[in-house]
Amino acid sequence: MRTSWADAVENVATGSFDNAGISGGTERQSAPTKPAYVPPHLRNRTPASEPPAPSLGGPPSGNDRSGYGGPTSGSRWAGSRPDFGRQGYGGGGRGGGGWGGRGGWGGRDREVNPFGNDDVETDAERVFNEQENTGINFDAYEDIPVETSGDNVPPPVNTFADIDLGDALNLNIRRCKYVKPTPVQRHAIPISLAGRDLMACAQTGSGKTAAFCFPIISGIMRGQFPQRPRGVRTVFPLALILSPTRELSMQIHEEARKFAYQTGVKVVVAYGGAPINQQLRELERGVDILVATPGRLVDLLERAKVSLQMIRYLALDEADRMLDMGFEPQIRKIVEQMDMTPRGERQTMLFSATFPKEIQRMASDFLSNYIFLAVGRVGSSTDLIVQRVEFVHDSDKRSYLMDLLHAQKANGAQGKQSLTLVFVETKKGADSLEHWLCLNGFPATTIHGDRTQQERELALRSFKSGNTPILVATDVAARGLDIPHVSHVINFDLPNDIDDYVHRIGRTGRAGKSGLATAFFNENNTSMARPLADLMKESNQEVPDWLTRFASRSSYGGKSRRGGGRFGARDFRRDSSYNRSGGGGDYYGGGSSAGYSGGYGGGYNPGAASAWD
Ligand SMILES: Nc1ncnc2c1ncn2[C@@H]1O[C@H](COP(=O)(O)OP(=O)(O)OP(=O)(O)O)[C@@H](O)[C@H]1O
Repeated sequence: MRTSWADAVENVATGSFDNAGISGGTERQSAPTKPAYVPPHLRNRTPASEPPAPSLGGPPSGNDRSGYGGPTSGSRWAGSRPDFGRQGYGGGGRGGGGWGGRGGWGGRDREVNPFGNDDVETDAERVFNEQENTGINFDAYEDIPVETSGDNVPPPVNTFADIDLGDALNLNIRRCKYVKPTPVQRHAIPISLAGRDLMACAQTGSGKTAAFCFPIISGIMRGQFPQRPRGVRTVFPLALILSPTRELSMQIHEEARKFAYQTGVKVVVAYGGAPINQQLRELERGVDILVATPGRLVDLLERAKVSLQMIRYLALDEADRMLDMGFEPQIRKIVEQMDMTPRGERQTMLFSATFPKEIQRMASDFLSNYIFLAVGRVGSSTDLIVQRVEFVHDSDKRSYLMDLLHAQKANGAQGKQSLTLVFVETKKGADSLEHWLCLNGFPATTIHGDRTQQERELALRSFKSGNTPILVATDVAARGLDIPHVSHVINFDLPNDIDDYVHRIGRTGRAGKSGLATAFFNENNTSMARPLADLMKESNQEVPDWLTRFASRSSYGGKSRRGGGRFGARDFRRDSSYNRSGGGGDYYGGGSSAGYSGGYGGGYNPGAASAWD
């Protein structure tokens, strides 16, 4: 049986903890003493050689992006500080020099502690100690198949201590209680730190956010960037992270702020539906990493409020969604038609749990000599999610749902610790089901594209807090959202695309927790029968006989975007058609997936040492 990386997290409770991740190296060091401010010209030296220096408490420079700790002269742009383009982050930087006497956040703006704890150092120590006692056992993840292709693939690491991310970032990793990197992090972080472009595919809930955030933050912390233009009301971020929904952008921003806390790297978010002026004010205070939805970013670019000419890192989360029909024109505009640093000069990282081949092909336009990484089969779901399919006619769906909810209630699976996410096809359907649930004594709320942003955020908060433990949603909530305690995902209406199903059910069974996914299937979903049965089989789920019969009758694919090949399971550059058509100019033919048996459903060959690790 294939094992998901998340399987072993279950073993937290068992105490079978391998503390290799925190033994030795930077992760084992004693609690940090408060470091002194590190002047930029000394930032590339080892911490031990860094002398203390006076704090940068100077007044804001007074220019349009002032306030982030310019030198005491008052002008952030004066002098030849190599990182001066970082819009005023005087302090921080590498080597843990993040919080001692920093001018930047200590001036007009104070960096809010995203961990919600004032006594952060004490807290960090406590967290670190807690981890030593209750750490996560990742050993059972070791047999998850990993495919990499591309030339000169940097080897994976086993612990965070194996990678030199910098003390300040390492401290935040411990604050986040991450003891050991997940498989996608083990592989993706060294690839990105080596400066390589990356197309990475890993299961939902497997830690992709950190996999792209850590190298970006670390790179900015220690990078030497040219001075950013001054005296204009345009901001010049160094990194751009794009995601398809507002809520996901907000979530990535929250995560990235935690990772970047006291590193001197400033993260700002911009998304639609919220007042643009507030976002502009935030941007003008300085930005290193901009997290954005495409629509709002295009708006900011057209108003010349943001320039992409200094971008060194570009990350597309849910990259396949970003490049499908809905978003592709906007993404092309942002990446190819504005002033974005060209590929090859920036580092581009694409992440998703699903990557249909035609999307991979399109994505390769944005990448240069990239490495393809697949942790688990592309588009697969984690084994931790128990998947059930019920045959339910449309007219019976509500009573079936009621049965499920009553059964849950009877089992005590309700409230804050046990949230239920119900996916429906239409916005109207969402409103009507929510109303009906409330009438029937099940507190519910809804999130979909017809609600105002305020209503959407309120709904999400109310769901997360358990005030309304049922959330009825359209696909706007299908991707990326990391909501603790979602124990049941119900596909009241199945999507038309198996990839959407994978993302929807992936809202449960995250980071080692188990989850349940129930789908209502009927004749209207015939095109989904085969991909669904295949996916379930692959994740070691019981496939009902009636679904197998539907599957054998239906032609493969339906509206699936997998391009006919079963689960588009690998780097599209390995396709003979790609090589024949001469489209492989960007592919250097290397690779470590020699175990590929080729052909339809060509599979993992765990026995081939060169293929998987
Ligand atoms: N090394 C780690 N140790 C423990 N927990 C981790 C680690 N890395 C990430 N996590 C946690 O795992 C959860 C899932 O991570 P994340 O949201 O990045 O998943 P994802 O792969 O992006 O999922 P999706 O495909 O649904 O977007 C988060 O709560 C995150 O804090």
